[in-house]
Amino acid sequence: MMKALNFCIIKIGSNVLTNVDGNPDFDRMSHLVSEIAHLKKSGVKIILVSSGAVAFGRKEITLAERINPVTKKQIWSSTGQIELINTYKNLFANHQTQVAQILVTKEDFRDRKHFLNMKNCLLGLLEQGILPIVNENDTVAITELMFTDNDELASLTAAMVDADSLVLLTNVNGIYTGHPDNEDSELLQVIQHQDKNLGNYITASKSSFGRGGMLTKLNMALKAANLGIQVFIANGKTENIISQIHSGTATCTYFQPQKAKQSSKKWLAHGMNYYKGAVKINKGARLALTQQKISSLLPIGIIEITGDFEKGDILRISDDTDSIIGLGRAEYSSKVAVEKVGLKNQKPLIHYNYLYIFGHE
Ligand SMILES: Nc1ncnc2c1ncn2[C@@H]1O[C@H](COP(=O)(O)OP(=O)(O)O)[C@@H](O)[C@H]1O
Ligand SMILES: N[C@@H](CCC(=O)OP(=O)(O)O)C(=O)O
Repeated sequence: MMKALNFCIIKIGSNVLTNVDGNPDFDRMSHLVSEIAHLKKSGVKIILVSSGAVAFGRKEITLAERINPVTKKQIWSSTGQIELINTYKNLFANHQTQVAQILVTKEDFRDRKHFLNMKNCLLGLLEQGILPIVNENDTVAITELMFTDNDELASLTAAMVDADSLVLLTNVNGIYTGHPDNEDSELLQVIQHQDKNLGNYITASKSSFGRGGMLTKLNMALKAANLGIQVFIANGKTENIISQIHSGTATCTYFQPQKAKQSSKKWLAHGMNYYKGAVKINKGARLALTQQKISSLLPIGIIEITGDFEKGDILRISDDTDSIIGLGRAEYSSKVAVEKVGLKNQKPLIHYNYLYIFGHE
């Protein structure tokens, strides 16, 4: 059942930080800051993932309708992020808490070096007692470089640093059996991993700044819970919501975690959108990788290699019928790998410790 928070990622959605008129809700922000600072002082390790840059920028700068939406987002996020982080800095300073700003793109999770640099930075900040505040770098994260939304970023960050808890704060109490405004809708309080078709409850509506909506929250929560991370979707507008979550008394949707996965596999589990290269394997290799006994992927079982990758990058694995069967981490670069395709007595391209076969997690 629910455990107290120990190492957690807290994600705050734009709609929590704004009023219904779209203007920043500084009182709410100040309340949440005080709760987070208090929790941190009690010894809980916290990384904050905060949206709000676009919302903060939009209230300062009015842009003509005709301006392209991407340019608008770039202008509002780049100006708004300054105000967002400054507000956090000042509010946390009232609680003698120092903050750091980390702006990331999807590429930072795709590239093993970026990934490790980011992880080291976050862990280094935590060790110094500094609170990292993460947001997407909206100025350069356009279309294919974009996360679905900050719920995805928060879930990826939780897996990256091996957090035990993920808290997604939004403007409703959690996931309901229908639209929350509908009187017949009921709050789903506990979600077990085997619960299927939950997505059917969710309507496409989202807040005026929200990007992925409740469906991404659900998918990201299920993914994190599958990796062994407990997840709470809760209402950031509720007084003392964070301490209620910590003490197990919050009204929210709780996702029961599965057995924790090895941390290298956590990184891979999120890799479907982040792979750098692809390997096609033959029938024999497929059999070896999908049986109960663990095996590494050797070049002799490889039919084809595509993409340009370095040692440490994520590879997608498919079989001879083009079915995607899993993901793995490259032990050497594509340049070296293509020369070894089909050869005997070669070092594995993917070591079993860094192999993630779907359905065998
Ligand atoms: N079944 C559902 N349960 C809860 N919320 C839902 C459901 N279906 C749609 N929603 C909508 O999802 C919204 C939250 O998503 P979003 O606006 O993206 O949040 P955030 O900005 O916090 O990331 C809620 O305000 C609610 O209107
Ligand atoms: N990076 C954007 C937020 C994008 C986003 O995911 O928003 P939300 O759905 O409100 O968490 C910003 O700071 O405005």
